[in-house]
Amino acid sequence: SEVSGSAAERRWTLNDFDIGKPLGKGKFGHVYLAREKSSNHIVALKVLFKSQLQQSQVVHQLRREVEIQSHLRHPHILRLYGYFYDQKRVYLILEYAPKGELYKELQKCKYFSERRAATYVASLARALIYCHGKHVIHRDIKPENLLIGAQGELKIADFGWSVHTFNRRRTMCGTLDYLPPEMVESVEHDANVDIWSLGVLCYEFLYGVPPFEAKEHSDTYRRIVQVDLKFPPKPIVSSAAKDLISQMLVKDSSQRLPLHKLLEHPWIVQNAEPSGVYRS
Ligand SMILES: CC(C)NC(=O)[C@H]1CCC[C@H]1Nc1nc(Nc2ccc(C(=O)N(C)C3CCN(C)CC3)cc2)ncc1C(F)(F)F
Repeated sequence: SEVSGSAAERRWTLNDFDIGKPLGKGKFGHVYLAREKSSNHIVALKVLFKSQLQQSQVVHQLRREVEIQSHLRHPHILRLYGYFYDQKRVYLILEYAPKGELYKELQKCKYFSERRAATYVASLARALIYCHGKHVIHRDIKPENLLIGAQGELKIADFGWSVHTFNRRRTMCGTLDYLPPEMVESVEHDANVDIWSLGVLCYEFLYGVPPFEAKEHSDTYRRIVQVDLKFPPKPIVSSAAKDLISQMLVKDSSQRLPLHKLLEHPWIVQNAEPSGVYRS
């Protein structure tokens, strides 16, 4: 039974939930296992302190996150069922992902098999095709923002950096003619940013480290803008996988492999579980 309705429909309060064990600490507060009393539905309750949100000036970002995520329905996107607030805190009622955080799993395994990596990348590509179809760009695809569902399937969470590109076009109000280059430039960053990030994620799944890692931020920045992509000799990775990554990590965003073409790439076709569920 569903924790009913979208973000706005129902007035939730803390009394509607039995609070369980802490699941961990998010950026702006703790996350608890919780059960909605009338439906017995298990959820994750993310508690955010208003003071911290105001201090960090992320209130508008949180509003956008709730607005966007509460309207998305996809097996590989974590549901946001609703929210409520009291004097000091904002509470997000989120889908509980029983198998926890992907980045911890990647740390434990060091790197994933090609089958596991391809299965995850294909499921994320399908989720991003769905988002882009709704003019939503995630903009923050990375291991820390991925959770693992009951069947071992990936769930994209944390839409804090996502944008609804329609808004940007609306704020551009029609003509670009009067905009300075830097604003026209920022309009350029489109849904293809998620293809780049998915390519970085695929590399990190296979090698255990991101492709442009460096000691200093300035060195990482340089390696990214120069697309200084190198494949280490170990662990051994198939040339098909390297080919896919090389087609995603392309500087010119319009030349990156489109997500629907990714799903037809030989490495994905030969390695990804069709269901999106990887069983070790
Ligand atoms: C995407 C976002 C950036 N990340 C987050 O929000 C993080 C911040 C803290 C928790 C997580 N948020 C969520 N976590 C879950 N499930 C979950 C998490 C951790 C464990 C786990 O390994 N333990 C409890 C272990 C059990 C064993 N002991 C030893 C360590 C903790 C098991 C299940 N479902 C929904 C959420 C959500 F997102 F809805 F809030």
